[in-house]
Amino acid sequence: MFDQLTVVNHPLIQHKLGIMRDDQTGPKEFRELLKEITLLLTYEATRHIPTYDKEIKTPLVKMVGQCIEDKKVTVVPILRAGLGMVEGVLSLMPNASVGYIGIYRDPDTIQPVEYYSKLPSVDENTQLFVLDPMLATGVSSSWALKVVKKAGAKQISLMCLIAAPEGVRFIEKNHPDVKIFTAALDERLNDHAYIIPGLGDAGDRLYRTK
Ligand SMILES: O=P(O)(O)OC[C@H]1O[C@H](OP(=O)(O)OP(=O)(O)O)[C@H](O)[C@@H]1O
Ligand SMILES: O=c1cc[nH]c(=O)[nH]1
Ligand SMILES: [Mg+2]
Repeated sequence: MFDQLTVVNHPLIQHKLGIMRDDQTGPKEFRELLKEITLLLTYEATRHIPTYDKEIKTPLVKMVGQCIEDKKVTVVPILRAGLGMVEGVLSLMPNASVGYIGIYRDPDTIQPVEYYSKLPSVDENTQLFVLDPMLATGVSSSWALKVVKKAGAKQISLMCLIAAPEGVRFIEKNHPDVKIFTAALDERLNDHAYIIPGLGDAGDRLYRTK
């Protein structure tokens, strides 16, 4: 149905996501689960990144092992909710660089408002991952993708937890070169552009701001 989308439909991920969706789940567990699911998503989202050969010596013989250049990996969480995904990626690629883009969605206009941006230097060889748990209309992620492209990134993936079809369509139309990885593709958006069934406002649930 969508060319650029991978739904990482693993039982462990679906189990953990179900707990996150439950409105009785508190912020501590919500944060832990977001980190754990992100780690599992990262496994799939990094399948395409290049490796290089390195000669190593086991206790018995020499052999050629495979390494990734995680120093060429940059993760860019969209504040605030994307922050909850950073540790999950870094636990697998500890040398990745981290940049930040602060965007909130104006509740009346549903348009993105950028309030912060600090990126490390990136170029066409950087493997860049934009992180945001919620892909609703797609306007926030699309804005962030424009920012990282302007900074020079060319190999870009978007990692999210829950995507709405409307958001995936928007990203595929505006950024057909970007791969999207999500734990779930939900049904639709409601009249306030919230994902149904979704999990509510990810930022508020992470940081108990409502
Ligand atoms: O796809 P969209 O329609 O743009 O909606 C998704 C955006 O909305 C949420 O952020 P929010 O504006 O709630 O900011 P926050 O992370 O600070 O809570 C979410 O984390 C995404 O960034
Ligand atoms: O469902 C939604 C939509 C936008 N932002 C969220 O945090 N949740
Ligand atoms: Mg929010």
